[in-house]
Amino acid sequence: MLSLQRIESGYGESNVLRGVNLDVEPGQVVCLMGRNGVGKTTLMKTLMGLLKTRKGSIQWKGQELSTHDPAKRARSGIGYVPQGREIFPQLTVKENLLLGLETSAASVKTFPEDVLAMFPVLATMYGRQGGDLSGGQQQQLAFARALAARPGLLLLDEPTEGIQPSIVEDIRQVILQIKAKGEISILLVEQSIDFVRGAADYIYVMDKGAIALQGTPRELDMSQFEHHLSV
Ligand SMILES: Nc1ncnc2c1ncn2[C@@H]1O[C@H](COP(=O)(O)OP(=O)(O)OP(=O)(O)O)[C@@H](O)[C@H]1O
Repeated sequence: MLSLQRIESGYGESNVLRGVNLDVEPGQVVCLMGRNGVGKTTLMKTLMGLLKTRKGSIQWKGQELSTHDPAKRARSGIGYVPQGREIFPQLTVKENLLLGLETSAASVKTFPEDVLAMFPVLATMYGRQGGDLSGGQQQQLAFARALAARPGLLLLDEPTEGIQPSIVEDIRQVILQIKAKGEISILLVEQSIDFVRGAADYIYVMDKGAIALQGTPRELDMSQFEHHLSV
């Protein structure tokens, strides 16, 4: 349903991605791993259209996406939770969540009560400004806002990075709940081998802008896996 073929992209003169091939099937959790600086965020941004695809193709539900702008990609059902806490600090939790509906694929404009139920802490802080939330809570808000748009595919770029352990666990539980429902595919950048081995249907390991290793958690050779992840 998502298929990347020979993707190249980068910044200025330099190419970061050097021919990335990657697939995400319906309902799958696909994890993207790799050391710092190998191009994982660059791949997410290229997928979302924040960086230009220089070569290659991005097929999503049979449509070529690589020439579409980010808003059009969002409307076609791709949700993106970037690295960091990109919420609107001056807006309330409620207003931030409602903004998620603006990018929703079609006529789904009902308030996402079920999404709020997945993040109980947000319900208790509904009228507070986004900027008053802790870093981990802001990350949950960004996640909830993306879910509010009812995406078919969710791109999560290290959603647990730099967050207190209890919230890391909450976020991981939400990922597992989504997987159990099977309605939304997830492409997840994640560093924890233990979590990935438990949650992923399929794993891609990047090195120097290309996929160096791929397979199901059972198929992957652990020594090779660790070789590509060790600093
Ligand atoms: N805005 C930018 N301008 C120029 N080069 C950049 C920019 N952002 C990233 N890069 C470079 O692109 C390469 C890939 O970076 P990218 O952020 O995609 O890696 P990553 O695998 O996501 O790493 P991390 O885990 O540290 O986020 C790095 O060499 C980085 O220095």
